[in-house]
Amino acid sequence: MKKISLLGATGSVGIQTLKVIREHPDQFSVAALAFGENIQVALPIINEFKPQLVSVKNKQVADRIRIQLDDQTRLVYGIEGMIEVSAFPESDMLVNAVLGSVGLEPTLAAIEAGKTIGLANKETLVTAGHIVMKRAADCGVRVLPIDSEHSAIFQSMQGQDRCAISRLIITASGGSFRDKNREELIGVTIKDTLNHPNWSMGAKITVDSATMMNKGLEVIEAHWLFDMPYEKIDTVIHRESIVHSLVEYADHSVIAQLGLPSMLAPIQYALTYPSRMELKQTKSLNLWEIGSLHFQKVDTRRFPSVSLAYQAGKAGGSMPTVLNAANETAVQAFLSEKITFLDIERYVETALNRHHVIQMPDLETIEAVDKETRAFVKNQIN
Ligand SMILES: NC(=O)C1=CN([C@@H]2O[C@H](COP(=O)(O)OP(=O)(O)OC[C@H]3O[C@@H](n4cnc5c(N)ncnc54)[C@H](OP(=O)(O)O)[C@@H]3O)[C@@H](O)[C@H]2O)C=CC1
Ligand SMILES: CC(=O)[C@@H](O)[C@H](O)COP(=O)(O)O
Ligand SMILES: [Mn+2]
Repeated sequence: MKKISLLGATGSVGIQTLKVIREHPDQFSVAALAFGENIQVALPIINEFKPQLVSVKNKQVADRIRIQLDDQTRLVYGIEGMIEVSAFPESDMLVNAVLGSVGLEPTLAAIEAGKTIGLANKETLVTAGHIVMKRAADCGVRVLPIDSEHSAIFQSMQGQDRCAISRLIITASGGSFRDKNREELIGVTIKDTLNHPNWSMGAKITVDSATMMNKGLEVIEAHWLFDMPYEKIDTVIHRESIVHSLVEYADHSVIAQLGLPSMLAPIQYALTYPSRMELKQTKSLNLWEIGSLHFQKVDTRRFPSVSLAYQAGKAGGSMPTVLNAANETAVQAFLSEKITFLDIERYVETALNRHHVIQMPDLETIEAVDKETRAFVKNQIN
């Protein structure tokens, strides 16, 4: 029985993680979980999985939910609460499916407590990949990818000579507006932006898919997870989201992982690694039903966010922290109807242009840069 701590239990990845756990009650249980504010979704989850520890976003949410929990469930809140969930002594593994760079400190706490990490929360690696991966290596802790592309790459590396990898190729659906030119992006609505062609996900990542900042973040995520230079990471638009990513080797052989678009498989692979288990909730991939698969070069003039991410990644140091913090702030402002869709990348670019990179930033510096960037972008928006 593997006992799991789950951050972001009420979100898209969190709920799908619970589906996997529910399918294998003899293999997995939820020892501790954290969510933000969505009490309505959280209560049935708590009643079903009976975690010993629950963390919520803040004291206000804690005060609202306390009366509805039984004596067996300890309630904590805030970042300290998430850290307690992550390092919960009874847990064997942390699944980090919280949204945003708020996931950084809990990830570090889990690493220091020796927990295996299943990581969906890509913002953590973009913000401070050098710190997370070094601490994980120092503590002998595995960081297992849950993001579908990174799981595909990880699966395509199993049993292979890692030194012979010549390129990682990350696939991208192109997002909600992939068939629109830049002119046609003027005035697009939130509703249209959230209409992803292939995946049903949380709002923030769906906006990131539409700007293709998601792919930019994933390039940086791959750089840290697989210790790969940016020159050896490519992206390709693949409309069907069937080929989840590919690894090219020195002999130009390419190994890929395929499947119908579902997060259940990468989540389960992280939970069961290195074994595989049956997953009844997913369907077989019958390629004759798909018919054809399409691949297209990414036009970085159409999707400037991809270039911004490569530039920030290559500049290194504190620059990816700025990229992520500016993007999180701008996407939130877009979802709150304060800025337009096309403004998102403008605010990110402005924040990157004014920042003087700090090389090898420590955690304190990262947190200061993150905070300062958010304040700058908010100020610009207001
Ligand atoms: N959705 C997907 O298919 C994929 C997602 N990812 C990554 O996984 C992560 C989660 O994405 P997704 O599930 O879509 O996001 P959602 O918006 O659906 O869920 C976010 C979760 O985080 C919780 N949360 C947000 N802020 C806080 C906070 N301050 N304190 C505690 N909990 C908080 C939310 O709680 P509440 O709602 O209760 O407030 C919710 O449970 C992201 O990093 C994303 O990039 C990666 C690959 C695929
Ligand atoms: C499911 C998943 O991993 C998402 O990150 C997905 O890749 C988003 O789709 P895009 O390819 O449109 O960014
Ligand atoms: Mn992805």
